Amino acid sequence: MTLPTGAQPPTDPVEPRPEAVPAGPEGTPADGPATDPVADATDEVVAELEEQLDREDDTRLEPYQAIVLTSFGGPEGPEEVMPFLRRVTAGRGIPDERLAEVAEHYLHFGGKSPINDQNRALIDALRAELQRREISLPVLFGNRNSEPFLADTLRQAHEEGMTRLLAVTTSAYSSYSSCRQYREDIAAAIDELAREGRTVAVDKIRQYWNHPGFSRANVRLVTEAVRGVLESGATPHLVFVTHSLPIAMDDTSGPGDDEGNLYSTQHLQLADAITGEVEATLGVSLEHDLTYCSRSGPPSQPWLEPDVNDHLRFLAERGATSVVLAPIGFVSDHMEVVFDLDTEAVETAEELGLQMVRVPTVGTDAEFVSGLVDLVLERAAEARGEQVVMPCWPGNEPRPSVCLPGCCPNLRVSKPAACGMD
Ligand SMILES: CC1=C(CCC(=O)O)c2cc3nc(cc4[nH]c(cc5[nH]c(cc1n2)c(C)c5CCC(=O)O)c(CCC(=O)O)c4C)C(CCC(=O)O)=C3C
Ligand SMILES: [Fe+2]
Repeated sequence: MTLPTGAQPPTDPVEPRPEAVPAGPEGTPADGPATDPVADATDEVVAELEEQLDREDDTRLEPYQAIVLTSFGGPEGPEEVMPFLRRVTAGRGIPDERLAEVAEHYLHFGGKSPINDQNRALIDALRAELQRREISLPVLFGNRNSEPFLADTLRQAHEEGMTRLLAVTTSAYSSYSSCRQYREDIAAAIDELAREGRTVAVDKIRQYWNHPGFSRANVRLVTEAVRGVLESGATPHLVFVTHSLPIAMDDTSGPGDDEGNLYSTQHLQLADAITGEVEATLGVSLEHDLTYCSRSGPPSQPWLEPDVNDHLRFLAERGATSVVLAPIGFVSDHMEVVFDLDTEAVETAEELGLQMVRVPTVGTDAEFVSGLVDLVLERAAEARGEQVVMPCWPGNEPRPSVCLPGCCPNLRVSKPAACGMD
């Protein structure tokens, strides 16, 4: 079924066979046999043909032949911890003590990061959402720092005849770490394949901190957490939390077209907007702040502050008794969330006698997953040269899906980056 662009999803052209009549109200048995082997076999053939038609003629995701969920990666056993950490920190001046400390965090969980399982669950959810919309497109998995490595995934795709793919990254905001570094690693994987004589192109969806699928899902999750605390009789302080960055890196977040500091600004805007929505919905007034976790690097280097633990201490000193901790900087409960927040920050709160509720990350939330599929459709339409509507909340400034020259640079080294104008 060939679709004109922008058309509604295809409707089922085959009349559904009436279901077996259910038992009547008096418990009378249904008419006829519950299953009909001939009709069942026909259904199967029809379903198969339809699937084939979809595969061949669905144009909504053209020009892409697959989606690649592109993520950070993490170790899945104790023997993988150090090789993973060395890969992540190669040439970045992270002190040895910090590496040993982070290795401890992983070993505390048996050497297994939760991130890959969470991404496999996200892939399943994306596949289900694509299927619900009758779109058949493979969803592949490629990591930057652990198996399955992005280059291996792209090589496999190329062997299956694919040459143009769309990356969905597990990172919502703008900065070197959360955007350009993904683009550099995509470029390195493309280059590795090029040296084998394989040509593969990869585009990326826009950074989605202000796509409603992400931002509104966070509004709902924070609202429900605050509602629960209010019902218990307390008025919580709202503490938003994200990954810290060197201040120098925040300074260069997004200056291809902006003034910089886009990383911290995006988080502040979203934290303010979510708080406003929660207040309006629940009819309360809430104090809120943005805090940071997972600082690394040498102590001499300034990073974004306040640290979440320091801020909890500050709030307790000022008489706060209840906190809702909202990790809006993360898309799933990976190591930073289960260790830095659910272990360390929870310990801090306990020491201080603070009641603390941690808001879930978006994870495989249906609204988030559906938003990612909308972003994929949006990017495909854009790649076909169509005029696209780019939904946004808060504000009305979508990040460009093709990054502008000089966007989010690394001040130390400059490497080729994919999915951008430079
Ligand atoms: C902004 C940001 C995100 C969010 C966006 C995104 O999701 O991408 C993120 C995610 C993640 N970071 C992760 C792990 C690590 N990050 C490190 C180091 C660093 N991260 C940084 C920033 C970010 N990181 C920075 C500025 C550094 C300093 C060194 C450098 O400039 O690179 C180090 C080295 C040791 C240390 O210094 O802590 C590790 C092991 C994992 C995997 C978790 C798991 O296994 O579940 C994930 C999802
Ligand atoms: Fe990190």
